[in-house]
Amino acid sequence: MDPRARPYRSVLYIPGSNARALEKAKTLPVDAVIFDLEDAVSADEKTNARETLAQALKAGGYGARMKIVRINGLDTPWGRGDATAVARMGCDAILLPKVNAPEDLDALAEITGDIPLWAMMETPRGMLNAAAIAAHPKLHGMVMGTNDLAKELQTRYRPDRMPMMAGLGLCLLAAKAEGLVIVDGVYNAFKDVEGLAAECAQGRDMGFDGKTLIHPAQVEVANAAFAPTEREIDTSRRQIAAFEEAQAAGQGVAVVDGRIVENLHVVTAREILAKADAIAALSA
Ligand SMILES: CC(C)(COP(=O)(O)OP(=O)(O)OC[C@H]1O[C@@H](n2cnc3c(N)ncnc32)[C@H](O)[C@@H]1OP(=O)(O)O)[C@@H](O)C(=O)NCCC(=O)NCCSC(=O)C[C@H](O)C(=O)O
Ligand SMILES: [Mg+2]
Repeated sequence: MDPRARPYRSVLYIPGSNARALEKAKTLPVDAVIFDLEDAVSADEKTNARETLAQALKAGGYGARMKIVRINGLDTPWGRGDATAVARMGCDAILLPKVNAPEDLDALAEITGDIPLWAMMETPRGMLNAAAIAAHPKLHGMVMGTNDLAKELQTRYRPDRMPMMAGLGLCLLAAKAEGLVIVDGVYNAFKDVEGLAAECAQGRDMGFDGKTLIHPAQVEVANAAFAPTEREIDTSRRQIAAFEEAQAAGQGVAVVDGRIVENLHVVTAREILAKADAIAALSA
């Protein structure tokens, strides 16, 4: 199945150690959850978090939300134990942090078998190897780790994210070339709704499928930003109808709202309508 067939507007991190947040997620309108065993969990809590998460996933209740578990890196004291345990937890995918090269995914797949893999893209080497990482046969999705990337690049925070653009662009190109899902990085100031909305709009314009989030207050903004707008839906319908009419008349081009519509625009229009349908099905 095409990994992009489902929506990924809102992808919420939940610390695997936080039982209350694990429960809360079942009530939130998020498209996907990243159950985190890495950065959101302190070293002292790592082993307990694995057990808390196993219990939560066993109990279920996450409905149609995509269940992704972020493990610790395989070069840490917890990574291999996480991979072995998570492979038995019934999640939908395993997310490996700080992927530098496709061999990192090979090493994980040796432990986890056929479970779909996702990669955190957050190191300079990972950016440079993005195309090779995206081509890994087990990889279904990429998640931008903009905090780690900023740290490694020694950038300053800027609302326009100019220092990030080369990395974001390389990963987007790599993901799109291989038909993978790609989700944008987190917006740290979780009470700043306007700033989040601006960054979501930028990510949507660039072609990201959605945004990773750290707090429930961010969900609504991301869901709105990454869903097709009413206007896009209306235009798509009219483009498809006009193009079909033009074709029936033996023409290869139609005009809608003063713009040409060719077959390639119809492909985009159909994708927009399919995404709107998939979102409607999730909330039904
Ligand atoms: C940032 C937080 C520590 C704030 O938590 P808290 O003080 O509990 O917030 P609130 O009191 O406002 O919470 C209100 C209710 O919402 C629940 N909650 C909070 N956060 C989450 C969440 N992430 N998922 C589900 N539910 C959540 C609270 O439990 C309250 O519930 P209730 O009382 O029942 O109403 C906290 O938000 C937090 O820990 N966020 C996640 C942080 C995290 O995961 N960080 C790691 C991922 S980011 C990263 O690593 C990016 C990447 O690697 C990179 O390099 O960029
Ligand atoms: Mg990170």
